[in-house]
Amino acid sequence: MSKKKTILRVENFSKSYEEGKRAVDQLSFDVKEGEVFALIGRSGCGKTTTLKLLSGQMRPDEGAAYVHGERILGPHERLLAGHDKIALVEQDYNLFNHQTVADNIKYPIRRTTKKYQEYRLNELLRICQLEEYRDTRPKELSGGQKQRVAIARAIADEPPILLLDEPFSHLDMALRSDLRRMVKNIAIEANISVVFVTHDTHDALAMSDRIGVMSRGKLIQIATPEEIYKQPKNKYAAHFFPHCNVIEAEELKKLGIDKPSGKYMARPEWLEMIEAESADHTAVLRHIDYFGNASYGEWEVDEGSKLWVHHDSFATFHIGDKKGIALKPDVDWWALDN
Ligand SMILES: Nc1ncnc2c1ncn2[C@@H]1O[C@H](COP(=O)(O)OP(=O)(O)OP(=O)(O)O)[C@@H](O)[C@H]1O
Repeated sequence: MSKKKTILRVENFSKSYEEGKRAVDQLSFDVKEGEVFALIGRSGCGKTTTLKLLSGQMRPDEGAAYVHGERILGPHERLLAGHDKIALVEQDYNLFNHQTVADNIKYPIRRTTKKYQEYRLNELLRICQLEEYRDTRPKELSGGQKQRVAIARAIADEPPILLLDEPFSHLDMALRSDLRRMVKNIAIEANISVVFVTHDTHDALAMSDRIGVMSRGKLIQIATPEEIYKQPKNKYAAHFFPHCNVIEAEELKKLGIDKPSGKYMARPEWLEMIEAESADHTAVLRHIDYFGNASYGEWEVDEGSKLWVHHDSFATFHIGDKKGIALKPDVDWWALDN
């Protein structure tokens, strides 16, 4: 990824809707050609505003963004809001409901030759698995199908950058997985850079090359999915992944682990249950979250801290079970910034 050229550069983007309250606060990051970049953060942290600024629908109060070195103009600087090289798919898809899927997809390339339109349409119907819906109108489609039409239309005239706002939020798990694969393939096959915002960490982990974690308008960490998962910057970033153990050094001391003061994190699979007789600490199972392929148990240790532990699908633990608990060899509690 590092050898690829930067296509999008964002420098100190800031935007306020109200005096003194920045929705986006001095955001800087870059995106490489063909890269999938996720912006994650809690509701209201400024994700959609960032996409609107990037797409040229909104003007930043400060800072600027550049595509291949060319500044993205705000709506006041152009006849039509938006940017030729950037396509935005918003949460409500904005499809033409009275036109067929084919007409929707061909709209951005309507000024090209009929032959090219037909060729590109067929290619997009194939990539987005929409062949059988070519003559269907959007109102007869499911949410996932509409989403695929919106993406096909957005990439019809081959923009180098695709922005997606919460692309899979209305879809069930199986469809999400199909669409994630589709978007990733689009990025690889067509060398399109994808910037998408989500509050779903599974989407971010599964699809992106890098993730930017946003909090209150600021980017607090930009890293690969693996780094964000294993080495989150602080408690906020750590807790994006559920069943996370964050614990103060004083609490760790009670578990026999000596660390300088501060907060520490362990993912549930870094811990393991062992025979109580051979452990210094005993834990009682208080709660189970069952997921089929695995479960997460909340274990109360020595009548004190509660820790989440990953159990594989063959585990047969029951509420009230008493076991020993240990950190797996070769892993360590990760120090978080305060
Ligand atoms: N049109 C607006 N007028 C005033 N304030 C706004 C407007 N749009 C957004 N905001 C505020 O700006 C902040 C950032 O909003 P934004 O929609 O960018 O967040 P978000 O991270 O996309 O949220 P969500 O995940 O809920 O969509 C929020 O505090 C929101 O209330």
